[in-house]
Amino acid sequence: MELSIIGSGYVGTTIAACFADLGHDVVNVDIDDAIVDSLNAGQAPIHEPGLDELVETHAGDRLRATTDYDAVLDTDATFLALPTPSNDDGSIDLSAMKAAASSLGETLAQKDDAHLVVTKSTVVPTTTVEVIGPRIEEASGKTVGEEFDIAMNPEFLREGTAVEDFLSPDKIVLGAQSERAYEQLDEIFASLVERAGDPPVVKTGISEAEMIKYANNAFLASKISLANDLANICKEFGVDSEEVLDAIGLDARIGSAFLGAGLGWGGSCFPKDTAAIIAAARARGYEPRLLQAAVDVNDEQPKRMLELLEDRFDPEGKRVAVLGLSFKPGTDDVRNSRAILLIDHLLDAGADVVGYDPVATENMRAHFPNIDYATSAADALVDADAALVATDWDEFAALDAQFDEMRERVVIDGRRIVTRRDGLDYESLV
Ligand SMILES: NC(=O)c1ccc[n+]([C@@H]2O[C@H](COP(=O)([O-])OP(=O)(O)OC[C@H]3O[C@@H](n4cnc5c(N)ncnc54)[C@H](O)[C@@H]3O)[C@@H](O)[C@H]2O)c1
Ligand SMILES: O=c1ccn([C@@H]2O[C@H](COP(=O)(O)OP(=O)(O)O[C@H]3O[C@H](CO)[C@@H](O)[C@H](O)[C@H]3O)[C@@H](O)[C@H]2O)c(=O)[nH]1
Repeated sequence: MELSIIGSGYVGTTIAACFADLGHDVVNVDIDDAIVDSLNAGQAPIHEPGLDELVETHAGDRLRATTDYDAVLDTDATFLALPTPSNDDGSIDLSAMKAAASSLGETLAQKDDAHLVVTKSTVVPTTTVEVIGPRIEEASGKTVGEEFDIAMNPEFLREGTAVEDFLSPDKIVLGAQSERAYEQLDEIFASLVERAGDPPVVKTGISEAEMIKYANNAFLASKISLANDLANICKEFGVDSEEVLDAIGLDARIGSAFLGAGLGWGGSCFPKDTAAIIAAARARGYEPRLLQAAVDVNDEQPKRMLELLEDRFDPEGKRVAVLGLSFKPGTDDVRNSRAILLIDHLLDAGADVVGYDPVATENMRAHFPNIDYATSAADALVDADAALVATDWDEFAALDAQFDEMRERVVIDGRRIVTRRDGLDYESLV
């Protein structure tokens, strides 16, 4: 089929390249010239394993990019993969979605055939029906359910494994309100369902699809926070939290995934999505106490880590290495990285900070242009008084003699990744 994807960031680029690989003709529409040029030159604009190869293979053939919304006119369906960040109060900021819906509507005014518009972005329940659909109607002069249909297809991919997650999903959720829309979605997803070995396809309403996405993320974020709460209790008793969490993960009802205790969850999704659904629930008069507690536990973990450092010394004038800048291994994304909170606090305390990350240095430089950046973990440790390990990159597990180059050998491990050894003042956060 002919597909258009509006927004070409982590999700838009990944799904465009994957849909092209699955046999569709895909055009990405983005307002960012640099992203469009990069895609048309056959280069992925973001770092994701396997994405470069897909973009290189399909660019100029089944995959192209443009800043011109008119490209939508040659397609059967449009996915909206726009950012849905937080307002200051945590509620969802729909400005990019609204702008794109209006531009899409103006374009669709020129289309004679029916069209399907699918919300891919994470949006609070009722957004597609009450905000997106009406905007497109207003700008196009057309009517939902007649000249065009709306649908919602939440995305569950993780950064760092985006291509693999999209191509091998645990489930595909299709929210629609007409048979015609379900039929078109079936056609779009048929090649993925076949390649992925028949994963469950959940057909549901549009608002249910929107809520499934929040429920999924809220559950996973809360699971990590519960693991952190339990690990903090373990620490009070001198009990090894890893052994405890590994053991409870063996219970099939609990499962071992997302029990990794430590510095907590960051990234572009869990923080904003928990905040958005909490704000949306409050706006309807419900206080989500458990979810708020999960957020509170998460906010405390970086503070606990800094306390462990300050138990050793006042950071003022000390050189502190922050190892790992991305919000998790396998990505260059630093959005809501725990490292940002650590660095902010260290700078406020008057420390001299050196950061290191295998791929995220340039993105972190945009936040902190004035700290030092090392080109290797070994370099970051030279003459450092302390090292704070913020991300569980595999290479940190192999660090050993490199610690000997530190001035004071204080290592606070936020991810239980460094191998304990003699000669270090090592403490794990959990
Ligand atoms: N990043 C993830 O791992 C992930 C996973 C699942 C769902 N999501 C959800 O998907 C959505 C997109 O997330 P993302 O991480 O890909 O965002 P992103 O910020 O990486 O990319 C968004 C893109 O949209 C473009 N854009 C902004 N306004 C536009 C407009 N009016 N017209 C055309 N393009 C425009 C931007 O230039 C950018 O390239 C969000 O709702 C997010 O919550 C993200
Ligand atoms: O056991 C764990 C697992 C993860 N994390 C942290 O949790 C955050 C999120 O990790 P992960 O979920 O792997 O990455 P994301 O790319 O943010 O993916 C989440 O957010 C996406 C956007 O909504 C969803 O599509 C995915 O399903 C959901 O896993 C990171 O800071 C991790 O370090 C832990 O602390 N412990």
